[in-house]
Amino acid sequence: MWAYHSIFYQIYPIGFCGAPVHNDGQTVPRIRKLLDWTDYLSDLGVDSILLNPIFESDNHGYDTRDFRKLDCRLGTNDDFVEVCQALHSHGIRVVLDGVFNHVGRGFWAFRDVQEKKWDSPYKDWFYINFDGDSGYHDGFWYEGWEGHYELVKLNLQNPAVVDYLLDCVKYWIDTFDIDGLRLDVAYSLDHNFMRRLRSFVSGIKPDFALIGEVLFGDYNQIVNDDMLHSCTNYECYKGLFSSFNDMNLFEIAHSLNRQFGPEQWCIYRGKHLMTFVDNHDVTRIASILKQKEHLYPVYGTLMTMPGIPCIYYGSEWGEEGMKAPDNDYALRPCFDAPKPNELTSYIKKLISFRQKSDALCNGSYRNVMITNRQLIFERRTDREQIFVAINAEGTEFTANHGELQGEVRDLAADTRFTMNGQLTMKPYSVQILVFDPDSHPEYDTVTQKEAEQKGEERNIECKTAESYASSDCTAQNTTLSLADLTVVLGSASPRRTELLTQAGIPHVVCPSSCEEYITSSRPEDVVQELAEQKAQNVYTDRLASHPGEPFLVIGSDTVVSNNGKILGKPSGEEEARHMIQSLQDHTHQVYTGVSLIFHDGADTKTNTFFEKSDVDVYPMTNTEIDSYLATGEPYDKAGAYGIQGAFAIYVRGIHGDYNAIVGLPIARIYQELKKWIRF
Ligand SMILES: Cc1cn([C@H]2C[C@H](O)[C@@H](COP(=O)(O)OP(=O)(O)OP(=O)(O)O)O2)c(=O)[nH]c1=O
Repeated sequence: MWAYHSIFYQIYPIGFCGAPVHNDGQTVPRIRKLLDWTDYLSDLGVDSILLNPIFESDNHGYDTRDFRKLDCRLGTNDDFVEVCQALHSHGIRVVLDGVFNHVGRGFWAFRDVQEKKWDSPYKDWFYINFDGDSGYHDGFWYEGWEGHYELVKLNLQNPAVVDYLLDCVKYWIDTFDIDGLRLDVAYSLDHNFMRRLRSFVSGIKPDFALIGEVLFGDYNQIVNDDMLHSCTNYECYKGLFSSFNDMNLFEIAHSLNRQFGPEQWCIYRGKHLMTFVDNHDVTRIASILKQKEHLYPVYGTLMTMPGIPCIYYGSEWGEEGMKAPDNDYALRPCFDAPKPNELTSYIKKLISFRQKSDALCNGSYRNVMITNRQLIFERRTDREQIFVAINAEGTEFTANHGELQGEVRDLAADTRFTMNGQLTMKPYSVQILVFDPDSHPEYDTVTQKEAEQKGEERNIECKTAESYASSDCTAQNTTLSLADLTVVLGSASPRRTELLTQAGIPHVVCPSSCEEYITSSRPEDVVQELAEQKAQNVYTDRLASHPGEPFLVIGSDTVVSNNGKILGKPSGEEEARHMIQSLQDHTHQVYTGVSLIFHDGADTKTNTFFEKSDVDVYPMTNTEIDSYLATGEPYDKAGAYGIQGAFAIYVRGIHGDYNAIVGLPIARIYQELKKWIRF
């Protein structure tokens, strides 16, 4: 389906063309204004246009009078034929807003009922009760859409209505050669109607796209092989802006993982939902964001996450517009001409990258590293692997993560470098890092052209990246010594405190208060994810309470992995007994993740890693298990045992770091810290 690889541009024509908000009956060919915008749209790189209602209506377009006629405020059908031809000749497909749930009071069939009442052949096209009366005193009651009586609900269970609407759709395809429909309030539409529509349009134009307007709920109910190809992803719309406003990228990372993540349970894997940062119904992104600088990373995220991105006209140059309580006029303005600026150029670049990228259009989604203010995710197909690195913070950030390895090409900066476990992220930035860059010549034309324009600037960036990649990350040049900063242990575990003390690292204990949640199932990912969550939570609090002061946060988490099952702390005696029974007489693994966050008073660096140890346990009798349970040791420990306590007599051997099993790989921590701090 072409729409899955497309980038949409959405226009609300009545507003865009400056038409009166109430139908004045005057025919003015305002829709021809689109002819003046086609060059701009094709230069921007969008390849589909979504037009909100254009058919003859009472007022705003969602109150249709005539499904076969262009609204006179916009011109004639012939004008629109020309517009569609021009758009098609620029390689831009046309998708129209199909409003099938309800019509306006001026709809011809409803007027017939108003006139002839029960004698009208159209009385069953609506939900009418001749025993009542409407607020408009029609002499009968009818169902309005969600209590809006200017919108008359259509009876989509009446075959005559369905036949009529399908016939109209055929007329639009035959006359204007339209390429798809956005189904208004698809969540309210009769499912059988959507099934009929899908098989009908597939029969006359096999690649005709159907995209539903859906707010929340289970999108699978209507996005499936029998109904719609796609629907609006309001869940991620909300996640996007609120993640940046709350400086909590966990929100969008969680939504994206829930929808498209690697696990079988992730709900929309393989689906292409329409993604957006605003539209004709909601406050514009430039008005809803608390920090304008976030416009860049917000669009960077939109253009790299799974879905079909849709840009709302004017927002590509940061136009503002607040939703009013009683009307949407401010969201639907008229612009004399496009007003492209730096943001527009940035979006144009993103569009170009996305269109060339198999991974960004079709790839799987996986969270690699999440902090409150940074997110690195992977998009991947058999042909291409990309890491997208987002920094929502206004300061540079150095991410440290075991997966940040290998040669990559940063598409936006047009640089190549080798990652050695680290990545420097500029303030408010999104980096699109393509692995194995030599096998992706598709990006060469853009980068070559841009390289010529950028000249010196590019050289500087390349040098920075190269010197960064080859630099020896030891602390020789740093000025901070351990004594200059406060070490904050973000853990309530007494063993971790003991181990730090044993290593001669003075510290304060400040356990994290965040709710822990897991998005992965591999033990090494789980412990790193939880360690990061704990460390980030403590870091955020410390930064706020001790501004400008240097400090280091240590977050950690330990789990036991036994035959593929992750064991945390037991919830009670029964679970503890089960755990120990399952561990006796064989080898299991203990994983401890550590997240270090170092703030030198100005900049922040993180480093997250894990250690894995094998622990082999002797066979245990039930009496031995009972007597170990009676020690009370198991209840605050992962896997229900403490190697450092009474359980020691059952441990046949270990392979790995003993201290990591107890809760903190202190030797590795020291080695990592030496890169940042003088001891
Ligand atoms: C396997 C094993 C775990 N443990 C402990 C280490 C951890 O303290 C605990 C695992 O739980 P964690 O959730 O890692 O840590 P915690 O709850 O004690 O502290 P916080 O969440 O505040 O960081 O199990 C041992 O003490 N000995 C062992 O042999």
